[in-house]
Amino acid sequence: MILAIAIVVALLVRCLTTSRYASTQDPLNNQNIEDLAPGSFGLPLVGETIALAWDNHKFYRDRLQKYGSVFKTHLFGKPVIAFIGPEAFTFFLDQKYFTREQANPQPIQELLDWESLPLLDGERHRDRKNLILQAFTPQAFDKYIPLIEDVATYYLRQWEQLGSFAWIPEYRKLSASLTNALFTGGVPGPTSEVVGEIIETFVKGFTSVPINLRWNGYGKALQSRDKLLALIDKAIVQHRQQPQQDMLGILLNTRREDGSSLTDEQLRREVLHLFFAAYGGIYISLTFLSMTLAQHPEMMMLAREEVNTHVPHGSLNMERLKDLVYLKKIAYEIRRFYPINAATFFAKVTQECEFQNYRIPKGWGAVGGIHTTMHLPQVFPEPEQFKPCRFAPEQFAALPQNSYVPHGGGAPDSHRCPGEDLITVLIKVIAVHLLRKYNWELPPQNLELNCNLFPIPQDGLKVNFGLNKELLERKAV
Ligand code: HEM
Repeated sequence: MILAIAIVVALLVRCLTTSRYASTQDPLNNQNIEDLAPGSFGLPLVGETIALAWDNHKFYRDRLQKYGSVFKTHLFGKPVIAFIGPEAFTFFLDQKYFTREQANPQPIQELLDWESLPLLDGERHRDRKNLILQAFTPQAFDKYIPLIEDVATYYLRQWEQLGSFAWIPEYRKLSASLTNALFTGGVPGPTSEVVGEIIETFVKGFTSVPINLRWNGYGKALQSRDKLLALIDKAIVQHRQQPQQDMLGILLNTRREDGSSLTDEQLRREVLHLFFAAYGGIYISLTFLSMTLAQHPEMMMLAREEVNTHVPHGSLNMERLKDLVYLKKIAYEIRRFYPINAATFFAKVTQECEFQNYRIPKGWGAVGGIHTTMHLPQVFPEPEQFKPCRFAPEQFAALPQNSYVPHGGGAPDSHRCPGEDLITVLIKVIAVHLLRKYNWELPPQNLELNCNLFPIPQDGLKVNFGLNKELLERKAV
């Protein structure tokens, strides 16, 4: 509540100086709105920003129901067109009409230190993306899997001792340790968990009043950004002195065809964004993995059988993970079913265009609806059912282009998330370590998801956790 009121006040101040508003005219171009998509520009000055800040998933869901798959709105002082569903999403990805450059609200740009992949476009983006993608190949994943296994083992031992606990704070610690291991070479445990607290404060900046005071959320987020940058700078020096096989180590060695690479300035900004991009995605997908398996004992049983058949013991690698086809389907369905990202980053319309007979004026913002696109019943029948079988290879291949978009759409060197396959690997590795040895059940609690930017179960996912003694005895025989 306080956050929403504060955002309103801040936006009023900003919008009074920057935007014009009229209910019958396109606020940017002062033209008639009759040929524009349906939707509302909302309140004078603030538009519909409060509704978005209040519950960003509900925002897209409600408007899809009311106006259909293309609608106009007014966010952060600017008219915006939203695209939902495979066809509309595909149009939104057309670089002829849309750019990410200078398209996101100023606080997002400032928090990400002005220049990193989601804020670039065109040749500059493609060039940088192709370098970053060299750290997301199956060969690179083979180097990260031992790190993931070390972190998993460290926390599983702790959870075994704890017995009953809330899983989300624990998965946050695991995510902090894993991101710190991947991006700076840190070891799992308290030092990395402190880095997790810095990331949390940094991430809160994205939903804070964008006024930089030392003591408020936004000010603290900027201080956390600088702490992360200092940590990254130190890690770059250390990695140069002693090369390592983590993601930073690989990023330091990525090369263009002519042998050139990222500058240190570019690298530190990309790694800063990677902390932001990976930290939440990791703990949220693992939370939903554990919750889903506990809620669906038949899925837990099938997944356990698969693990015990193909990878009952020993270290993992990409080759061994290939056999885990059922867990792969679960990993995909988790990202379709649960409301993780409501929408893509914002884009900007570079030239007037038309979609489904609606005029889309130059200069407007644009955004692709992610979760709503994956809940259209005409594409994913019974969308509110958790069904891993939708991702059988032949069914997956038959989906229309840009209908499964938890990580955005388009080609790998577009703005599609490079972490997509890494998250599948991570879910498989953690699931193997959980299912080989442990049992867990959820005591009575509120499992409804809250209205956070990335919604999570309200009670923090309380769990009773322990060794699966029966299974271990059978394995020992
Ligand atoms: C469940 C986990 C994750 C989800 C759902 C997710 C989703 C997304 C989405 C929706 C975007 C924006 C796409 C767009 O604006 O069109 C994105 C961008 C990005 N993500 Fe992820 N992500 C996840 C995990 C990760 C991880 C683990 C990493 C890295 C280790 C990562 C790195 C990035 C990067 C670098 C971008 C910017 C890409 C660009 O603009 O070219 N993400 N992600």
